[in-house]
Amino acid sequence: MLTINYFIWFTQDCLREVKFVMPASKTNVECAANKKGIFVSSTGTEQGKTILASGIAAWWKSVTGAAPAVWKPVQSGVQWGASNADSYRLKWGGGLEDKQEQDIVSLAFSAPLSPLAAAARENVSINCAALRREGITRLSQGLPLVVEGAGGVAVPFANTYTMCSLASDLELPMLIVAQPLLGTISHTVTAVHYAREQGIPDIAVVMGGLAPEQLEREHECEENAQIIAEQAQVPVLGRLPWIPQPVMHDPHAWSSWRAQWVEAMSRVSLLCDWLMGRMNEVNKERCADSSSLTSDC
Ligand SMILES: Nc1ncnc2c1ncn2[C@@H]1O[C@H](COP(=O)(O)OP(=O)(O)OP(=O)(O)O)[C@@H](O)[C@H]1O
Ligand SMILES: C[C@H](N)[C@@H](CCCCCC(=O)O)NC(=O)O
Ligand SMILES: [Mg+2]
Repeated sequence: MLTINYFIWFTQDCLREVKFVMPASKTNVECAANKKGIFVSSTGTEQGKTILASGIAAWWKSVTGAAPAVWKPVQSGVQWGASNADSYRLKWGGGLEDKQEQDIVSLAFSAPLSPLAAAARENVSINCAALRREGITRLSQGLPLVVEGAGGVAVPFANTYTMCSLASDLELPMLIVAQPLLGTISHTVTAVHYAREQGIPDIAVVMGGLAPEQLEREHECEENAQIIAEQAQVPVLGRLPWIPQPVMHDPHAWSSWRAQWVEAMSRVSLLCDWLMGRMNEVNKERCADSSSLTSDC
């Protein structure tokens, strides 16, 4: 317990910096050999990243027998332990009951803002070099890593360091959750182009779930998916199931959510195949040049 607490304190202390202090200078970081994982992002906030990231963890555990590692670098706008906190939903949705929320989320800020702005409200700035090092460390632990960003692809941790900067530095494939209905095409095509420009070559899109009252618009979602695939030249892997997560502290309700999610997600076969390829592969070539992992924000 002492070790765990020390680790949490150490991690959080390193990632926070007093405002106006420059981020840590260039340091050589060991490349994470055998790294594998994905970065779950989206076209904006509230698009279903936590649902998907936790659902991927539950699915992976059901398929392989072992949970993956799950990491949300920074969360904002919630309190530890609250049932709407991503740290709580990733823990229980992912079937990571043996983890503490602080093992999953490195930094938490109370303002419901981008990590950059939420940190500034608390007079700190986020040390991106430390964030990157922590990503490398987590990728080196031998488990596939599922990372959830905060908000959409271009949301900043720091002035010149966004969700895509971290995904690119960690050389992770990116899975973008897109809103399924009217308004999604421009946002999604733009997000894919931005992610490519930021140095992420392996990108896929998945359409967010349709709530029961939206199901009659299934065809519209399919058309949007086809148009996005054409316009952005990106694989669109299907549509997520709609399965609301429990809002109470009830392990049985969470276990039931995981079972329903896994059963439904297994039928989204393109998504499962894409994930299997990225979470299983041992990609040593990605480690050829570790210098890109160490540039400053
Ligand atoms: N597939 C789905 N099934 C059921 N509920 C969903 C689904 N997708 C989204 N929701 C609901 O929509 C809301 C937003 O989803 P979620 O919290 O996963 O978004 P997010 O992209 O992780 O947001 P943030 O940027 O805050 O991390 C939640 O209340 C969630 O329960
Ligand atoms: C407060 C939100 N829920 C979210 C941060 C969203 C930032 C969105 C910024 C923007 O696009 O304007 N926090 C989080 O994912 O922990
Ligand atoms: Mg989330």
